[in-house]
Amino acid sequence: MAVGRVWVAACACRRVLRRAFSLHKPHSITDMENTLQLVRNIIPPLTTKKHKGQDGRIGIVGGCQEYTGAPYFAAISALKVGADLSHVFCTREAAPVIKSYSPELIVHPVLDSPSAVRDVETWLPRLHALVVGPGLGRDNVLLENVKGILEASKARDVPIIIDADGLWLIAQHPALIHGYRKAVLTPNHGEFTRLSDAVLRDLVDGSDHREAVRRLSQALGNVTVVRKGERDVMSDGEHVLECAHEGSSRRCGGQGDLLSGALGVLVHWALHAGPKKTNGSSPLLLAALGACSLTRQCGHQAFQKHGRSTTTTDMIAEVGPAFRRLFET
Ligand SMILES: NC(=O)C1=CN([C@@H]2O[C@H](COP(=O)(O)OP(=O)(O)OC[C@H]3O[C@@H](n4cnc5c(N)ncnc54)[C@H](O)[C@@H]3O)[C@@H](O)[C@H]2O)[C@@H](O)CC1
Ligand SMILES: Nc1ncnc2c1ncn2[C@@H]1O[C@H](COP(=O)(O)OP(=O)(O)OP(=O)(O)O)[C@@H](O)[C@H]1O
Ligand SMILES: [Mg+2]
Repeated sequence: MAVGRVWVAACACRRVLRRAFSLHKPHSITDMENTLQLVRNIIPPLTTKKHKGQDGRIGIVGGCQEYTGAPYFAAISALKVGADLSHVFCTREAAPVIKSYSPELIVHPVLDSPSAVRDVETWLPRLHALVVGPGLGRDNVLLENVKGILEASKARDVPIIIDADGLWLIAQHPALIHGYRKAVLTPNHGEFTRLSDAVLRDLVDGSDHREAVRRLSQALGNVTVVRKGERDVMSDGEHVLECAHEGSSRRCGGQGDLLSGALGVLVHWALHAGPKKTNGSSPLLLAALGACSLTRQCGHQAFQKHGRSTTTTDMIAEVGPAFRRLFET
């Protein structure tokens, strides 16, 4: 009986997923199912043989006077997806606020310190991925420090996810990330337009999202770009994936922060899994597809329970069940 239920759930889920994902060039349904199977392949098994930290030590760079929610959402989402430790590097003022939201986060009040770059650099050897930008704000002192943190992270080959105000910085200084193949940018509509205006010389047909995303990725030296929206479109400049998995019609703030935190973990898992598990596909694209589908599934489940009052906190409560439904059935 239980086996039958599981089987039905798995089949239903596969049907949903078949509808929800498409590749740039015409590919068969089998290809799409294979792509999703690759996302499932990168998820590390839960065993008794591991030590704390092995499944992910993720850093979030963000959190300032105005914004404390965004880095919290990203950091707690990383933990809920399956990371073992989540660090937040924020300003001195923001730290006690973020700490008070959750005892599960490790919070470093360093981002506005004159020694910010050195302080974060000390932790870099212990981090598997860095998410830069949620709730960072646009203060010049902080942005200067983040420039140094990006350079130090690249020098150590740390995967970097750039979101929100981190993308504001990249639009001013695209060279900071140009050609770094372990970077993923996650712009929303406004952020995508700003980046395109900054780095593309020729106008792109705005209605062709796939081509626009591919072109932006190419112009940035093939960094992976994930354009969030009604459909999420992602590209490494060569391949284009699209995720239209059913989400919700609520557009409350913080959903992109959930996505960036989840992506931090999935990028680590995908890179760690190696080419055999990813079958030669881009690990960053697979991680992006996983994070987009998960965020949308969280929105869908939360909306079923809370309707119009759904907020990002309700979505975060759905990370566990959504993950199981998408990737473990
Ligand atoms: N609770 C919190 O602390 C939150 C803080 N946030 C932070 O707020 C800061 C600014 O982020 P924003 O996303 O507001 O960036 P922007 O300040 O660049 O957004 C500019 C404007 O674009 C608009 N916009 C966004 N998506 C659009 C779309 N699809 N079509 C048309 N207009 C659109 C927004 O409504 C906003 O008015 C970042 O640091 C971000 O991380 C957000 O992450 C939301 C939650
Ligand atoms: N019109 C839409 N319909 C369905 N899902 C959407 C729509 N717009 C965005 N999403 C989904 O919401 C999630 C967050 O995208 P969004 O564009 O809200 O990011 P954001 O503006 O950066 O969020 P944040 O408020 O955290 O900064 C993504 O998973 C995306 O797929
Ligand atoms: Mg955002």
